[in-house]
Amino acid sequence: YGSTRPERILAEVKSKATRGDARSVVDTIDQYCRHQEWAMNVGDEKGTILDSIVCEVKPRAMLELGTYCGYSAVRIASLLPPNSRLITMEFNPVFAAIARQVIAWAGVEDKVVLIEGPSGDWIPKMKKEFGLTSFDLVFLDHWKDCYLPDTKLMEECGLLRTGSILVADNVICPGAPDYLEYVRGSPRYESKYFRSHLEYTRVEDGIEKSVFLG
Ligand SMILES: O=C(NC/C=C/[C@H]1O[C@@H](n2cnc3cncnc32)[C@H](O)[C@@H]1O)c1cc([N+](=O)[O-])cc(O)c1O
Ligand SMILES: [Mg+2]
Repeated sequence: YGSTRPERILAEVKSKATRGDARSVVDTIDQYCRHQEWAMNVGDEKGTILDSIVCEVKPRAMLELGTYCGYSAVRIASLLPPNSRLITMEFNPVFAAIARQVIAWAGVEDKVVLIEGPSGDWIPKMKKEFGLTSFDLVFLDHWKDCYLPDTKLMEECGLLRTGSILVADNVICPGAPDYLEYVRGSPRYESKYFRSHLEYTRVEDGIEKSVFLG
């Protein structure tokens, strides 16, 4: 029977990455996806941009939309200060099951809460369910046509405060044109584009960092 790509990525992590070492999990996935089989992880090049923003913001409460195999959840969690928490949402149960194992192998499970379900359903429940006031940092990396509706939903649900930062992957490739137009055109955001490349390729892509001004 054929395994899925996420299953092959997990197998690679279990056979090559050092248990409890988040960096080695990140590097193992990057090596595999660069040389064996492409996968839609934010990757090493854009990952460095994401790292610098996480280190700058030092978020106490961070949200990720679109866990996939858990690559960016591990990457982010390895940089979080003590008693900070990454909540990551994934609605595909197969991907969520793989991501849980990747996160556990990396030894960051105490910093990551993986919610299995659609962001549209869960965003309105976040405050109550997690006793949250707002997110300091949000990483958008799920379906590109969900970036804008979910951003508006987070605004409506009061999950963004003055200074909250949105970081969006793939604003060029595959692209999120309606989201880009919104954050760049709205007086409620200060937006900045970090030019890079689509993971593991020479294709142009980039990350958009947008500060919510309230
Ligand atoms: O399509 C891309 N990403 C979509 C990512 C989707 C992931 O987020 C989950 N999801 C979706 N809506 C959700 C709502 N709620 C929860 N999980 C959700 C999906 O189950 C999947 O695990 C992509 C594509 C390329 N590419 O080159 O083609 C490159 C990239 O870096 C990408 O991120
Ligand atoms: Mg992406």
